[in-house]
Amino acid sequence: MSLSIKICGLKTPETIAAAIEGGASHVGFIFFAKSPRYIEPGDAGRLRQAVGGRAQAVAVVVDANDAVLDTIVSEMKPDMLQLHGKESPARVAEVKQFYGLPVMKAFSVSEAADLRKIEPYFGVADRFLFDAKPPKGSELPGGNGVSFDWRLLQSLDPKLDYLLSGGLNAENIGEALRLCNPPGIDVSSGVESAPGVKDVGKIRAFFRAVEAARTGRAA
Ligand SMILES: O=C(O)c1ccccc1NCC(=O)[C@H](O)[C@H](O)COP(=O)(O)O
Repeated sequence: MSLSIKICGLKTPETIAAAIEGGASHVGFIFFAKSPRYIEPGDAGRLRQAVGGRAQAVAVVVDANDAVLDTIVSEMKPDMLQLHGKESPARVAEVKQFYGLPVMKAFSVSEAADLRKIEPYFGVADRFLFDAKPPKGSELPGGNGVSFDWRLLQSLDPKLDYLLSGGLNAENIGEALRLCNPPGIDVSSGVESAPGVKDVGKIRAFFRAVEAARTGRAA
């Protein structure tokens, strides 16, 4: 089965090119004002055009209202929406129906009980994304570069479509894939040289590490 790979928080043509050349299935754009990865919808729209159909362009939002979503959808034209806040199942259904776009719902995980919170979203969200809980004091619901215990995902239905996220990087992705064999993975700060600054070399190293883990060859 092919592994979905999302590189999130992209802001430049060079790093988008590195993500696509490496084999990213998804590229993510962050619309959360406090994030160092924040991008204006119009800028994301221009970058998204350069992506063409080579990867799915994902708009990441946090409890966004209709006006914010209208602007993002009309200016960026995403292929998918990632709802990374406390959006209810009803809100996910409403957004999905109104924009006619697939929705990935993010959940923060630190214990087994957190995984049961996805149940009301079955049949509503198209995919799930499991991220770590933000560290105390962080203003960001995602992009914190912290991991959770990946073994928690071993109890999930093998047919569940999700991305493993949170603190992944070229050094630990092999272990993450081995431990929970996820259908998809997502990385942001693990391929950065500073908060919000993606690094082409780190993006390439991440893909090499994924390939090495999947083929058993050295990275
Ligand atoms: O990345 C952000 O700054 C961000 C801000 C607000 C909501 C979500 C955000 N990121 C969402 C993602 O999908 C990240 O890739 C995910 O949280 C993993 O980040 P990291 O642990 O840095 O790899």
